[in-house]
Amino acid sequence: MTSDESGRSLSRRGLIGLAGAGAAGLALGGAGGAVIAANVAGAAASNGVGTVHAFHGEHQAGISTPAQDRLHFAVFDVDSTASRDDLIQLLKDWTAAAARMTAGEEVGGGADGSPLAPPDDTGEALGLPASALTLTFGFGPALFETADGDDRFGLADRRPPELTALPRFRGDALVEQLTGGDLCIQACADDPQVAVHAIRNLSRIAFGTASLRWSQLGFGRTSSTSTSQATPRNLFGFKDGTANVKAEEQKALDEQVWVGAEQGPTWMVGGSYLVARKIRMVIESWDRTRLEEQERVIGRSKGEGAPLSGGTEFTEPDFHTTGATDAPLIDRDAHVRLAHPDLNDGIRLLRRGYNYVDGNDSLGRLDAGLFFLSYQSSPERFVTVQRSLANDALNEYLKHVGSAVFAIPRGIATGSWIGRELFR
Ligand SMILES: C=CC1=C(C)c2cc3[nH]c(cc4nc(cc5[nH]c(cc1n2)c(C)c5CCC(=O)O)C(CCC(=O)O)=C4C)c(C)c3C=C
Ligand SMILES: [Fe+2]
Repeated sequence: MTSDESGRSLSRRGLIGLAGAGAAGLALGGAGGAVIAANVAGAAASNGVGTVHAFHGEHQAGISTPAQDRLHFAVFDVDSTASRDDLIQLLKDWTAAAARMTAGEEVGGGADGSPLAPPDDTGEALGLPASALTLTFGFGPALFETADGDDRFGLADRRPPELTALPRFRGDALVEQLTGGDLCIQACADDPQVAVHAIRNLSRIAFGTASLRWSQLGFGRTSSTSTSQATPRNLFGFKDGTANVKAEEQKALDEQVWVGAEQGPTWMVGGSYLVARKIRMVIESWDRTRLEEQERVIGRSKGEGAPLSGGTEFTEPDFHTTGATDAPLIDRDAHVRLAHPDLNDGIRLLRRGYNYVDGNDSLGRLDAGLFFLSYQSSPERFVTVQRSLANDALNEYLKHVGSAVFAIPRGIATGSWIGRELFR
């Protein structure tokens, strides 16, 4: 909710009525004016109650923009009866709806309309502000060519060579229903109702062309993607995201996260590759483990998040210094050692994961973990780090149950649609 100059509350419905999604919004003063101006001008704006992230731009929002508190991640398969034109129309329709929802507006004509037809918008976000909603779209390897070689959309020769299904990793316990998929949408927001509303409406729009394959709700971001954010904690109770690539590190983003012009293809320049891994955490075993052991496994202190080699949270870990027993202070199989760029050809990943709890299993154990999301300029970078984690002490407490990889095309220009250059 935001307010106009008279202090009146403005819901999604109120904003549309007043601004008409156009230049009229610029005439508004005060906080409401700031939000509407952002919609018109394409810049990010915050009115202190709700933040609006620009939908159009060089990069898709939801990667280097500050990680929000909530996630609804959805993976779709394109229906076997859908044509290339159907797919293009879906991407156009998704673009139009996403531009409106990220601006805090209703889908299409809103939740009202003819009593003889379902409304364009399902209605559960009426009255809620944009809540920093970002919608990030991606294409899986099978969209380009199915596993049995079907070039169903004429895209086989446009597949970036980097975009192939991930290899199997040691200890993988993947569940078929939580892997792969043709299209993904990452919806992040500071209000779960706004994120869920977005995925629900995009799924509804896809009806007849694409169907949900699997999806995941997440809460409590497990990474900071800006130095302005405090480092959050994962469900093992440790600070997560300390050494993450941050929005303020332009050089690192260019080198490690965005696809460069020399790499290509053109439609991916300014884009990235997303890896999603659903990692179940054996919470009950961890909770019975001594603090000393928990810290050894991670390689950092639980309270401060400082490396065990000394200092405070942001002190660089020292992997050489040894203790009284001549063993390094940061164990040889500690997670932060094996994941560190020093052991991985300088590779850093932009992590953007979320905690999840999907209830409990029949033995009364929490079905909980980390929905790991990382962005990198090539999936091979993730593969290198994940292979390095083969002997990670943390593995005793983890089970990787879901996995997928997607090409995240570059940002959408005003008037264009998601992945347009791919279909040229
Ligand atoms: C393949 C990549 C990674 C997976 C999978 C992964 C799982 C995972 N991580 C934690 C907890 C922590 N990870 C931390 C650091 C860290 N992790 C990775 C990569 C993967 N983690 C990287 C690249 C890094 C940064 C290493 C560095 O540069 O120092 C930390 C320490 C704090 C931090 O820097 O973020 C924690 C804690 C869990 C619980 C988990 C699986 C469930
Ligand atoms: Fe990690």
